[in-house]
Amino acid sequence: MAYTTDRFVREVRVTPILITDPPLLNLSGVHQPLTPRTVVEVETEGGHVGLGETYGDTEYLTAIQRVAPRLAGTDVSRPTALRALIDDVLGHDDAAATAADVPASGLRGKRDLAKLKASVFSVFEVAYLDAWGRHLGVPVHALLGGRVRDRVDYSAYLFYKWAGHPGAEPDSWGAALDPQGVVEQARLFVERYGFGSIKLKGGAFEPDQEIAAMHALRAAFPDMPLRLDPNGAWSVETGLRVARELTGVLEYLEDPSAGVDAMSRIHAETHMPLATNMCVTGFDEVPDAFARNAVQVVLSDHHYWGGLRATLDLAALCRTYGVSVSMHSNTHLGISLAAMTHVAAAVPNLEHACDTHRPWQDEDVITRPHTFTGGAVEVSDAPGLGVELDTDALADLHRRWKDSDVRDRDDVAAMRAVNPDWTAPRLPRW
Ligand SMILES: O=C([O-])[C@@H](O)[C@@H](O)[C@H](O)[C@@H](O)C(=O)[O-]
Ligand SMILES: [Mg+2]
Repeated sequence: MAYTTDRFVREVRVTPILITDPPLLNLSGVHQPLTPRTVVEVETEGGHVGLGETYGDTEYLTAIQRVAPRLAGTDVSRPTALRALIDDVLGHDDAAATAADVPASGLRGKRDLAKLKASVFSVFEVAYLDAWGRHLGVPVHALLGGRVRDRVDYSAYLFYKWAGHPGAEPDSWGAALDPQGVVEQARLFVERYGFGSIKLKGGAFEPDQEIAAMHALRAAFPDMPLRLDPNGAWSVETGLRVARELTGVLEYLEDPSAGVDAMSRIHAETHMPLATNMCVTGFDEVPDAFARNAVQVVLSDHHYWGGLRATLDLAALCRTYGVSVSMHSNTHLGISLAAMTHVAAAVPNLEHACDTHRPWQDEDVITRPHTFTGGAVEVSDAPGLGVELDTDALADLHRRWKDSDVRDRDDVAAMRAVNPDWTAPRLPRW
């Protein structure tokens, strides 16, 4: 093939945005009315633009903005080469802490420089693969080895929630503050999107209330796989009790307690399958957790595991050790959903419906937002990610970012606006 500079990066645009978010409750507090995301555009000399989307919090945005100017002249067909460049810009002290262990925002396990770099790499890797796929006229999943399924199943992701943000009109979901409200929300999810699995974000109420909610869901949806995720809110004793009470009700329990010791004890004593996006969130945490059988389902997430190819590596590792793999989600829009769907389509051993927050978002930055039919998103065979940027929407959401002083997700502060005494709960909370 003739040497060509078409694939070389001409310009990178990094755009912070604020998107609306409903009042979803979790262990830390409540989602804010506005939450940050970052959109990356990588334009090649050949005129193709690759897209990426990730966290918008200051820590991520600043790191992405530092790396972006260094990308001019790099080749979008060689995203792996970016790792060295990112090390150069952000430093080599991988173990250096970047934030408190389980921060208010995210609930995604330990934070160090290696993990921040994995996130920075990920957003650019997605944009490079999108641009490269557009050049070649092939979908991103083809660059990952090809799709093994035509549709990716997602699960309904229920949250306890208020009817609306304080002082604002109720949203179209209404309140869910007890088992009946949770069941009503599940019915809306199934009606609107056809989901065939259900996850409830727990850790917001006393364990007995959340156990009752799971029993109510089981009664209302006798055949659906169910999950509960309190983000490590419980002591081992509480985790053991909940696991026993929900045996036969849940397909898995997600992060009942924090840490490998607690998780391995709960599994050993109850045999309840345990999933995690907190105690195994990077490759360095895999050996100990697998050796001690602390997790039976790893929830991958390309945004922090280090991109789409790293997600495939993780899936291969899980396969080797007989551990299941599925997918974690944080608040996100359609560029992220496209990337999640392409990689999920290429993971042979994806054994559970993936998480997605997408139904909670009323806005998007792509021209044709995805639809869920029968709870699934169809895998696109269009070049790249198969989504087009809505430049007007991006400009509007960026203007909102400029006009606001919200720069980070802070569920604790959002709860404090209602309950001035609220502080981030210490684990275990119950
Ligand atoms: O959006 C939330 O409130 C979730 O709690 C999120 O931050 C978690 O990272 C996540 O969804 C989880 O599965 O733990
Ligand atoms: Mg979780």
